[in-house]
Amino acid sequence: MSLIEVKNLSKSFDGEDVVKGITFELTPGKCVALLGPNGAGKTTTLRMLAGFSKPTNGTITFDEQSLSSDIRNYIGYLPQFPVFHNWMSGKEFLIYVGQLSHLSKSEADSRADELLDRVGLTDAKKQRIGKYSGGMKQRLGIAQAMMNRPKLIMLDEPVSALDPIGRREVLNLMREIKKDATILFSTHILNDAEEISDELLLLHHGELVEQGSLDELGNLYDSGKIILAFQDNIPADMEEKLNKLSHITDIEFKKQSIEFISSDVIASRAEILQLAVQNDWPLTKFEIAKTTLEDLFMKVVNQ
Ligand SMILES: Nc1ncnc2c1ncn2[C@@H]1O[C@H](COP(=O)(O)OP(=O)(O)OP(=O)(O)O)[C@@H](O)[C@H]1O
Repeated sequence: MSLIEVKNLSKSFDGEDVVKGITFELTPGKCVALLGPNGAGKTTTLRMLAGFSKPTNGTITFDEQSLSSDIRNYIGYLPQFPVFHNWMSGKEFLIYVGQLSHLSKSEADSRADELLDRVGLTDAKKQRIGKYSGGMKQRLGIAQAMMNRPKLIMLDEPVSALDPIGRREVLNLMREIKKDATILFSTHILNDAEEISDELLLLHHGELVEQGSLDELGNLYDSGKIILAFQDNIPADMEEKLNKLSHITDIEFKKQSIEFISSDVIASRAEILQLAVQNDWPLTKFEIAKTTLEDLFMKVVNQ
């Protein structure tokens, strides 16, 4: 069963379509990356799902009910540019957010302590937010999004603006919280999506151009790239020999390796390994490269 079902969702601003009829489902317990270049429509999509922006068209169904103000209580949202009250302490801020979501003072107090512990801010809970690092602020933002025990947590570019330490802190935290909530997060950073997500939604010019797990999409967009590496210099007759083989294109010579694309990886593997034995090539590696997210993204975006 899906947690959220989105059908033909569209948004126009001043007659310009920025999200163009996208359809997808999120299954519970998954961490899903909404991936796309700047301006693809990621923030607009998340804002519609969080109930902050009215769709021009389409439907959003959450746990089989249409999105209404009640259902919004099951969704936690961290905007791309969260606004914190810098004069408050981390704990005061969470209590304030809890009370806005109609928790009693004592419920908000105990939930704040629980979450501060969860996001690793217990020691800093009495410090003013103004003194927090970027990573600490984002972790507080994630705690804020979790105050009302949401089933779905949406994070808009949660790590894009952070330094490597902050980025690591937040990715580790996301890995931790995906154990008990579904996460949908937007990013234009391929490594982050590759590292942490179970599934990808690829958005480009407002259209959902691909969706699935990295493995599924990798197979779909398999590049057929083969990499050969050599102990010393590349043998002098390599180029001539490779050029004689069918299926092979885009040969690229590097210092001690060669990369090329084969339209029939299995046939090329047999031919190349045979040549290697016959000619005593000093091969140290024969690799059929997996499609990386970067390869996939470039292919989809340049289609
Ligand atoms: N309130 C608005 N009024 C008019 N145009 C808007 C509005 N919000 C977004 N847009 C436009 O919609 C398009 C998609 O913007 P959106 O912020 O959703 O993209 P994004 O994928 O989140 O990009 P980024 O990675 O830069 O945040 C952009 O061209 C943007 O200028």
